[in-house]
Amino acid sequence: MKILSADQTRQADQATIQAEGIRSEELMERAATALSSWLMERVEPDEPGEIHIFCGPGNNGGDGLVVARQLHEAGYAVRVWLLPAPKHSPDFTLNRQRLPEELPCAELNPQKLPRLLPHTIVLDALFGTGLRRPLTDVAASVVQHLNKAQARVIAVDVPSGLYTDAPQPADSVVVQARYTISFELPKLAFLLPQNAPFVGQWHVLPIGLNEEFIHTSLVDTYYVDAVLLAGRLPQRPQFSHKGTFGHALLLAGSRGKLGAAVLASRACLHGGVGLLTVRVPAAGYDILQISAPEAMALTDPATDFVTELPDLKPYAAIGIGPGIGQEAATRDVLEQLLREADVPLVLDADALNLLGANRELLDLLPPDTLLTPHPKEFERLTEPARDDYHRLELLRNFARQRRCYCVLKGAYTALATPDGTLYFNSTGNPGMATGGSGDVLTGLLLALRTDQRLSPLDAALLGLYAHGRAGDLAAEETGQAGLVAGDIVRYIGPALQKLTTLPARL
Ligand SMILES: NC(=O)C1=CN([C@@H]2O[C@H](COP(=O)(O)OP(=O)(O)OC[C@H]3O[C@@H](n4cnc5c(N)ncnc54)[C@H](OP(=O)(O)O)[C@@H]3O)[C@@H](O)[C@H]2O)[C@H](O)CC1
Ligand SMILES: [K+]
Repeated sequence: MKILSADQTRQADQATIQAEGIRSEELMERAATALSSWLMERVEPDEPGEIHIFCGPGNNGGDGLVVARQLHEAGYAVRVWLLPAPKHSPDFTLNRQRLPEELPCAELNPQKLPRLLPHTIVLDALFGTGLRRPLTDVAASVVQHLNKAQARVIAVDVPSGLYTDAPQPADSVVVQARYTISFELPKLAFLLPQNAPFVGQWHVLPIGLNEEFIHTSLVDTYYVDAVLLAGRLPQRPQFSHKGTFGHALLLAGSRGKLGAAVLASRACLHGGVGLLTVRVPAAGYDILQISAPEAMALTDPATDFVTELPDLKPYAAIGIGPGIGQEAATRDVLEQLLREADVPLVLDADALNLLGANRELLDLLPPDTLLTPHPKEFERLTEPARDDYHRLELLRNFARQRRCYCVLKGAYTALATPDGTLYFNSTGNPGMATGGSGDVLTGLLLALRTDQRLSPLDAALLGLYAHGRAGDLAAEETGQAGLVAGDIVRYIGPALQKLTTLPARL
């Protein structure tokens, strides 16, 4: 899915109205109907208490008014509160007139705001994508009142007070919604950790915005779902052999961290690599041979950490980092690898920390190298970020400047490409915030980078998505708390299988 800016969202609205020859109020009716249905599927009409709908002066408020009318007609007890405002949008005014007389509706009085019990359902339709400045005066008081009441707040389109695609001044007043129900496409703001307290759980309801407009809109940010990945993972040819999918080299592990080498190796094998050789310190020989018998162990002369780079000729791609430590000799191995490798590289964990501590090595990064830092590791490669938007800017700049693919791991893991495009992954769950999860990702990405049929972009997108999907499938079995990295490995196969393109029907 594309992520549109607030401006593009407004244009999509207009394009839909024009292309379908409908009036804007009809599109509003469509959006509100989708939201009313969502609500009616979750709330019974006889649930005690009224549903309080807070409406602002624009079309977000208009959506709220239509939902109020529709819920009322369906037998729900509804009460509407209007924010005092100097002007209203035409569709707000029209739908204000369409409210049935018996439906309670009053203007909010800042001196006497409505009493809301903790479980009251509140629809926040104060402001949506038309917000232009931080909330002040009555609007700010109302939002603070809603937040204090601990009501069950459902935000219409966007939590009021939140900018959809830009940072806002610190201490801005923003609705803390339990759910945010948005239209057609997700908003950038939903994907950033700093906005989680406002957005809550978000859902996007399709409202039939003009596909042609969305298709031709130029964006530099995407939300990666199964549709975006369709056709990117080809089926294995009938006459394939282990050479078809390439031979990977993984440099990983040091004393006390050989588990990282094992997890990355097993993930690489389950990721479909043809052959895997793992460079581990001598202390890792038995561990690796027993835990990942399908891999070949190529032990380093040193016992506890990797000190020598093996001959690189046999390998189609090389991964380095999981548990490898930051010894000076290992740093030299990394430098030599960056100088000599002419195949795709995947860099993770201590390889990134070594880069951060020896920034001169960054100049050696071969083009299209894939790096997989978490925010702390990324900060070591760049600089501390002021906020999540700034971090994304640093990420885009880093990928552009270094001509690399850089992942930023998190709840919606982001991938930046050498042309500065951002892709947010949609799979995964909080259970995956567990030791070794990153090592599994590295192994899987290495397998996909070894597969010569895949472009660097497709390998990265497929790897991130399948890793999250494997975590989701594993969590169905283990629960999120019980999930360990090894469980993710077991589900890599099923996750990839789902992504594999089916052959065209005759
Ligand atoms: N795009 C879609 O798919 C659809 C969206 N719909 C809904 O429409 C809103 C966007 O509606 P819009 O009227 O553009 O904007 P808002 O309702 O968010 O607010 C605009 C009014 O609010 C005033 N404003 C803006 N910022 C503030 C503020 N900080 N304090 C007070 N007032 C503010 C603004 O006044 P200006 O002076 O700035 O002009 C406007 O009066 C979208 O979110 C959806 O909910 C459609 O219904 C259907 C499809
Ligand atoms: K809202």
